[in-house]
Amino acid sequence: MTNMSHIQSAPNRIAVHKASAAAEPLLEVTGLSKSYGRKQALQNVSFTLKEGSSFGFLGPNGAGKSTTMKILTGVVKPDQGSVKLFGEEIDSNPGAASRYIGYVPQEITLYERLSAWDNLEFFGQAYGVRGAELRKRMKEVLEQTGLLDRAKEEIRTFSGGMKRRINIAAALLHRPQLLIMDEPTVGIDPQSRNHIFDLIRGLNRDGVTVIYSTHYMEEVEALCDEVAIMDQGMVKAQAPLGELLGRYASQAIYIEAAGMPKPQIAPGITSVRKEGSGWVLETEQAEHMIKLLITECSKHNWNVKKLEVIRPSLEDVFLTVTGTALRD
Ligand SMILES: Nc1ncnc2c1ncn2[C@@H]1O[C@H](COP(=O)(O)OP(=O)(O)OP(=O)(O)O)[C@@H](O)[C@H]1O
Repeated sequence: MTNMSHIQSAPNRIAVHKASAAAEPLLEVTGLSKSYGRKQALQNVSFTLKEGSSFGFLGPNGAGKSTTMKILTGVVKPDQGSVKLFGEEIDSNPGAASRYIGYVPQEITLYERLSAWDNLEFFGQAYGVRGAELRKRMKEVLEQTGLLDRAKEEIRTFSGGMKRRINIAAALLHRPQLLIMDEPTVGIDPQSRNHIFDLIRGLNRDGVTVIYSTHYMEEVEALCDEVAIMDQGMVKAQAPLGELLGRYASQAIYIEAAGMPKPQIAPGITSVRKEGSGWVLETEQAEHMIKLLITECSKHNWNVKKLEVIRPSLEDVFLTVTGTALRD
């Protein structure tokens, strides 16, 4: 029954020792490999997740993000490797982790002919939330997702974005400490996207750790403090966002000036390339270079039309780390 995948996805409970949380990473993933027939979806995937972080899993379609998320939530078994939650192997205790993990799969898993309220009641009970606590949580998650006023309406009358928000609400009923979301904004309206972003930021502020899988770089830049870059079944890099930008992408200056010839590579400039009617100069000393360029332009009477600093972006990081642009 496909609608059950929320529940099937979450491993059963294990005794997770919260006391060890300070010493252990929340999640430690080591050497995951997975093949579907001859297709190797994952090759030796490893990463760690700190409690309280907002972790972006960035990669193109087919990179292996969903397979990784499904392994973390117990839907798919890896061929090799381990997943530890607070230092404890999830696999060794098949009861586990559902208390800690909320999973929002890529596919919408709701009953179309039931109301939002009835869907939430169903999923809440399946997660073991009951009675007055369940009713309280249903109201809270409907408020959090901005859909309290639509609670009694059937899901089939909802837009794709609203369905997605109810899907997220269902994964929150049991107050998970780790929320895993697999491409939650694909194909939805901007209003729902904003609701989802606000929700994630709010949850994160309240201490919920979030894993957010996406192929949209701007979403990772807007939401995440830690990033894993995934391509062709491998994690190519993992670091805090600022560190990745500093390590794999350099600052640059764009200059467009009438009469200006190609700038020479000089100390402080690592590369020069043509872009449109101007030049892009990669440099670690943007301020200093801007002053030099202004002096040179005024000395030679090159009329400056545009001069700006280009911030390093995840796009540059992705290109450096994988050798390809992030394609849709
Ligand atoms: N059940 C399956 N059977 C066969 N191949 C699969 C299966 N699930 C995934 N794959 C393949 O494994 C690779 C990784 O897929 P996965 O869904 O994990 O990637 P993804 O990064 O989540 O991409 P997408 O956003 O398209 O889901 C792809 O080549 C995909 O076609």
